[in-house]
Amino acid sequence: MSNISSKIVSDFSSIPVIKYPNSSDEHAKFIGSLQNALISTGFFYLSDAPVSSEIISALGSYIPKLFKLPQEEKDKFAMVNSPHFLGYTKLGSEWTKQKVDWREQIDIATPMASRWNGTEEERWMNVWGPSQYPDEAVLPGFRNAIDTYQAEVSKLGDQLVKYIAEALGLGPNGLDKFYEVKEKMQHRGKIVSYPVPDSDEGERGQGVGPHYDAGFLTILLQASPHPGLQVQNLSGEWIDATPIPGTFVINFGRALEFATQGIVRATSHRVLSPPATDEWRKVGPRYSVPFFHNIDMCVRMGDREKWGLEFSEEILRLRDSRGKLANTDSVNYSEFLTEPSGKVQLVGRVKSHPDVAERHYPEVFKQFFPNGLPK
Ligand SMILES: O=C(O)CCC(=O)C(=O)O
Ligand SMILES: [Fe+2]
Repeated sequence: MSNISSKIVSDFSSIPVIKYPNSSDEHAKFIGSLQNALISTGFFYLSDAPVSSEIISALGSYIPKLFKLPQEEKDKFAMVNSPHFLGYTKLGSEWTKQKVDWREQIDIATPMASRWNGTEEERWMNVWGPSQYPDEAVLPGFRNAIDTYQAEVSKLGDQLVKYIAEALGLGPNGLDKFYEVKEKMQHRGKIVSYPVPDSDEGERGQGVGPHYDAGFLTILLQASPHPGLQVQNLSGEWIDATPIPGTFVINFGRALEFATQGIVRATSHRVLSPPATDEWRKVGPRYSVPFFHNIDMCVRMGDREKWGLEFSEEILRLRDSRGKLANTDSVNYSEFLTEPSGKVQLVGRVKSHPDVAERHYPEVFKQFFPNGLPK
């Protein structure tokens, strides 16, 4: 009985908005609110972040044009041609929990050359590598707009990691160990379009199915006014994360949850297709730009002793009073404990993009899809 009531008290029905700190007074308040978001919701809106609105609107103005490129131009930088799982994915070829996601997207990562040494054993390192872009002549300036945006958001992520460490009582450099080898880190992002379906057959379709993000933190720009993003609370209810202009949505991934002994919540989330109405059809597709701020690809989350993160009694008490998660049906990352983070990423990519995996990682593909490509 007491169990149940404590669960209800610590559960959430809305997602907090937290202002990025610009003074020492604001800093203390920010750290307190961040601590609550880390432990209780796993999601928050960040306002006043130090990413210029010019950079955001420069990128925003390209998004409709990007998806309106002729199909043959988009196919020229298709993800199936990239062992790094970077590039264009057409509608209907991405999967979450064996169900097709209804979105079209371009995966782009921060600049990096492949570090794979050519051996079979280290093939997973080939998940890292250069992005593919549309031809500069068909979309002049786009490459610069997305690269500039990602560089800025990447810096914001670096700063947030310091604040997160502080909010967990580890001091600002308390999580630096996960970023030891800068050359072995690549942050990944994408630009996504969720079309308004022709009809919704009674219930809204799967834009992207329930899942956890894998890394430390995700910085999401909701680049259009559509509803659709939903976040699962402790009781398993889906809470709307409606776009708030001038904010980013920040959420935490499985790696940070493991690293912090479950203090930080990786929260399950999904996106519903836009409502199939004429009103939304006039507005057009829903657009979003997630950015996954990663850790070093060679880090093994299972090496907990090595990380030696010590948390105060108070922080552990806050975790325990939050209560445990209801079982969710989100994608799990059970490989986390034993494999390097880069390999965990590969497994995630293989499950989501089986066509790319079949071509570039045939052995891993067979392991997860013994009966061939899903239909
Ligand atoms: O499009 C969104 O708002 C969120 C997408 C998402 O959760 C993801 O791609 O991991
Ligand atoms: Fe996500």
